[in-house]
Amino acid sequence: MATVTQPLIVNLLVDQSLSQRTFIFASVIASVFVFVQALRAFFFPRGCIDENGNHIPPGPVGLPILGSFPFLTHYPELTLDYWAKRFGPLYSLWLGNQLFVIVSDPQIVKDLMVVNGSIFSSRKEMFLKSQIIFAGRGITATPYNDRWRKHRRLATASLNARAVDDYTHVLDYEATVLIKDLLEHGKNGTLPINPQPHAGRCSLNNMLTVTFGTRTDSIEHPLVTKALRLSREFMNCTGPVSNMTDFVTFLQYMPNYTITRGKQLHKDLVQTYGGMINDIESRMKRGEKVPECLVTNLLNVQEEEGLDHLDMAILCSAFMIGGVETTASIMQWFSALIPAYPEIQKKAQDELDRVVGRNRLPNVEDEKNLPYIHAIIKEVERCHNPFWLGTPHVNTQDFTYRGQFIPKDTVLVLNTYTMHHDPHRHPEPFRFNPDRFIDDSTLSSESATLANPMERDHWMFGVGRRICPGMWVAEREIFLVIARLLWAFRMEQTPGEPIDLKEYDGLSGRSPVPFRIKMIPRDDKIAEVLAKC
Ligand code: HEM
Repeated sequence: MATVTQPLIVNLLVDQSLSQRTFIFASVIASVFVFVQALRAFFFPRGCIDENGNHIPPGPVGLPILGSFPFLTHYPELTLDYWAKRFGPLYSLWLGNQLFVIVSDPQIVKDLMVVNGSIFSSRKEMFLKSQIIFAGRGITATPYNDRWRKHRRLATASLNARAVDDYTHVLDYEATVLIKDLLEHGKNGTLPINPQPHAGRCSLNNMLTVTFGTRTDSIEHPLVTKALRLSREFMNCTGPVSNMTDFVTFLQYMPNYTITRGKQLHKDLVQTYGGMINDIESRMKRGEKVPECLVTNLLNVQEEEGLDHLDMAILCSAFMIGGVETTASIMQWFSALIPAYPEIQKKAQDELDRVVGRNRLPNVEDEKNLPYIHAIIKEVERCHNPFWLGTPHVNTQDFTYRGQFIPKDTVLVLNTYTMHHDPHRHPEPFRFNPDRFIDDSTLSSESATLANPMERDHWMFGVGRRICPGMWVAEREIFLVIARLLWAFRMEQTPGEPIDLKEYDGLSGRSPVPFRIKMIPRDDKIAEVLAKC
């Protein structure tokens, strides 16, 4: 029993169980923190001068403690776009105690993230994404250090242009399987169909083959549901501005649902993908022949590279997360958009019939001769980037750019929404118009290296030293699927079911809300050609 001389807090702590005591203690600390922050915000409102008197880029003032967080919870890209118009192409905002700089102009992006790539290529070790879910491993969330360099080198070995050439037959096969699936599930065009899960399985199978040398044989395979659920959960937990726990330190010490979800996701990823690694390792030890894949490569160099099991499980998870929802999302956006544009379909199909004919499926060698298909893909990617805010970079040194001070450890967001809708670069930016890319024969991976950043097609794959290493496989996969969909089907809206082009309000990855379309085989040749594949 506590004595009357003890302060109230001690009385409370003595009478409670350990977890209650932890909670009360955390609440008291939190209240003190909130009070101090409120005082600080009152006396030193956040503006365009930091606490040391440096001129940081201008931006919204935000609320005490939370900063601009309450304005960024739904479709944050729209708010960031609105502020870009108000504060200019380089502006700042605060989320909790973290300074963000939002970059919305291609030249500034190049000056900072490419020319000064040695400074602007790190990542913030976000509490939820980096520390809880990825446990400080992997490639996506790792700061710019030797661990990242090693993981990037290992990932690139499976994803660079030459590696992709070696497994293009896999991408080709999965694109054909997708067409067959859609034909079968849509009962030869007589039933409306939602192509989204089929596109999801196609992307999943590609990444399963690249990573684990395996695939699923139907949409009902349990791994399809599981893997797609894990990627979706990751997207929902980890958008760049999506959860306050990352930026308000005291929340990290309080029991909350976000942390529970993050821990569960970490466990699920390690169980699922770590379990698949164990399985491959056992098979290799038994002397079984295992198809060459990321995991066999990692196991072969495990000792020499000093990789532990968690390193490998998280690197594989990064492949399964980064490489599935993303490419699937572009295929899904294409399928949601195209039924509304019969004239674009017709023009694309005329091009395909002229270049490929009706006796075979289009393949990767045809791409250079199909400028209109190429332009459609770029335009889908411009209009519906799955990651409007990309994965933010962090600078490892103080930097002054055009008189604006960007302190070390600032989080830099590539504002692709504003850049993709810049009317000077893309006139009538809200119109779906593939013709705007008709003279652009570059692959997006090539366009990313153009000297003039104003000429870059789009910013979907990010920029600089952290640019997406999966862009070669992604581009090839997307081309094969979209070219074949156009070659095989006339895609129409289902009568009475208008397609809602609203983006799914995921916190990070964006895909269309569910829809159904009719995928009508263009002629009898399709079944004949598919039967031979
Ligand atoms: C349409 C498809 C894809 C899109 C839109 C996309 C987008 C992105 C973006 C925006 C980044 C951050 C770049 C930056 O920091 O500037 C990124 C990084 C990454 N992507 Fe992709 N990606 C796609 C496909 C893939 C595929 C197929 C893989 C295959 C494994 C992949 C693996 C990765 C990895 C490992 C990183 C982290 C790179 C690093 O931090 O060094 N992505 N991706």
